[in-house]
Amino acid sequence: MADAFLISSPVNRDDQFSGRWLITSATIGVILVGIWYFVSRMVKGLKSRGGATAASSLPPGPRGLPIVSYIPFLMYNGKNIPLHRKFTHLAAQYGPIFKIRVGSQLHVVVSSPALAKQVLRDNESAFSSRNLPLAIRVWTYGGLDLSCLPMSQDWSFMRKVVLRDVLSNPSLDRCYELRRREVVKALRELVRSGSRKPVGVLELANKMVANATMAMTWGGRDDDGDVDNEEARRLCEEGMALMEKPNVSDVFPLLARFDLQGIGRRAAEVAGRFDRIITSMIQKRFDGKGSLIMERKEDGREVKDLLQVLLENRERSSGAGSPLASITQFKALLLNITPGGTGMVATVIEWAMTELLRCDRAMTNVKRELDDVVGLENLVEDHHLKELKYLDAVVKETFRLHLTVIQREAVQPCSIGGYAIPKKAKVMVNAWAIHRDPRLWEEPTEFRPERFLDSNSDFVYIPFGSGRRMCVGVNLATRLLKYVLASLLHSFDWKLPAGEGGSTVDVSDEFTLIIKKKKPLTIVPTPRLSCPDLHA
Ligand code: HEM
Repeated sequence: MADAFLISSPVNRDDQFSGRWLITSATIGVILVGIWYFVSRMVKGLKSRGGATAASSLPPGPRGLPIVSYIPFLMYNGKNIPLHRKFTHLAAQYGPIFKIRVGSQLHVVVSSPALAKQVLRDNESAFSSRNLPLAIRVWTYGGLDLSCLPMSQDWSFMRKVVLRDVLSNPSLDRCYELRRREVVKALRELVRSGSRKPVGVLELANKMVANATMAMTWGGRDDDGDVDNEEARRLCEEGMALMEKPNVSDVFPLLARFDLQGIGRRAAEVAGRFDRIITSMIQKRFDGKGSLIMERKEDGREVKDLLQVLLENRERSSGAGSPLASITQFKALLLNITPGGTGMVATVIEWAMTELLRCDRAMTNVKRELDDVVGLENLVEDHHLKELKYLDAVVKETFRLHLTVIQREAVQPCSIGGYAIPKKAKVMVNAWAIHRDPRLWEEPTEFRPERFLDSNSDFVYIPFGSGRRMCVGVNLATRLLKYVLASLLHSFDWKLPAGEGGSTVDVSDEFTLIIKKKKPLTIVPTPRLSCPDLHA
């Protein structure tokens, strides 16, 4: 009865309708909230696992200003903090993956081994390109060298030629005599210039490494005196300085055609002069002038420079559609060897000397090892390097502390750490931060070569990058670096100028293309070998 009454009453019918409506809405609401909760949990789970989903949100990051984006905060950040340190501070705030806008470009910075692996290895095809400064592209005939070319058949062919033939261990053995001559010549000049005079370590190392590299590259002919190596070295240094300069054209590509700072024009001038040097050298080889020094006088071992190796390879493969058939492409590849890593190797030598001067224990250990393995009556030779385990650890520890930010560009959209990385984004792996992360390294800011005597750390340690675009110069760089550093440490005792103590050595740094010492290291050498005539 009561029910019939309720049904027949219009007022009660409305009440009943609104009651049902409420129940239905509440049910739909609960279902929607449930779906939202389920989906958000799922996305969160995938993000935390770093799953490669089709993520839709960009990484977090600081906001910039209209048009000028984040540039003012990077350039004028109050304390003039260099870029690699600024990135490390931002990672502490936003996490191991964050984004910033620099001009019209999106930059994504990653600072953990897991994310570095996702960029450099797991998704290496997506991050296979580099967006390098305009001055580098000008210097490399419009981006024809190995570091600029996108991953392609030509790139893969040339990389194989370099790794298998040109910079392989047997090839570096064959040009040892050429680099040795330059290193011994520099040591001799230093002995003759008299001790107790302060020497700029970077300048000295640059000269030794550049002369040794040029000798290895094209010094294997008896008419190599025709080539003005001093001019070639100066041009490489000028070229490097232009590549390191911040350029508006790089951050606002639309303005590139105006070349507002004139960097492109100056790079073209310097590259043009350097091109004339290498063209004339290659021409001489084609003309067959001068004879190749094919034997070491002392033991009859074969000597062959890298240009010769490259030319022989070109001749062998020219019928097979080799990209090296193009003389411009050939010269671009030659550039990878010549100025390629010279500056980088010299910079690491300066950092190693700096750290050794600040750490008596490491300096004593490295000298003791040199005395045991090489002896005071001998000069360091290439064959000693394998036995110099502590020196090897010193070099590795220097790489750990003072390198580097690895740059790649996304050639297709991808997801990293659960975030969307759009095509054309510039992705930077802050290896400097990974190499100093207290969760990965004990006493991370301490110079302790001993940590490398018995350890092997995969993505925790990446001074030469990783994957198919990893540095092709690893062999040459490490052999030359150890040879020059060991020779300097073995032939001389190095002291700070009067009044300066080890703990006062300045270690402030700056970010250019590489991480450099802000204040050059100047120290005083004293010859220490029992017979200084060894350098004669
Ligand atoms: C201390 C010395 C050096 C260091 C620390 C160093 C480091 C690096 C790094 C981090 C990369 C990027 C790798 C990546 O993207 O995963 C690279 C690429 C490269 N390096 Fe080095 N490098 C050094 C010396 C050299 C030398 C001496 C040469 C030449 C003989 C050289 C030639 C190259 C080339 C051609 C590439 C580009 C490879 C490609 O994209 O396929 N490097 N290097």
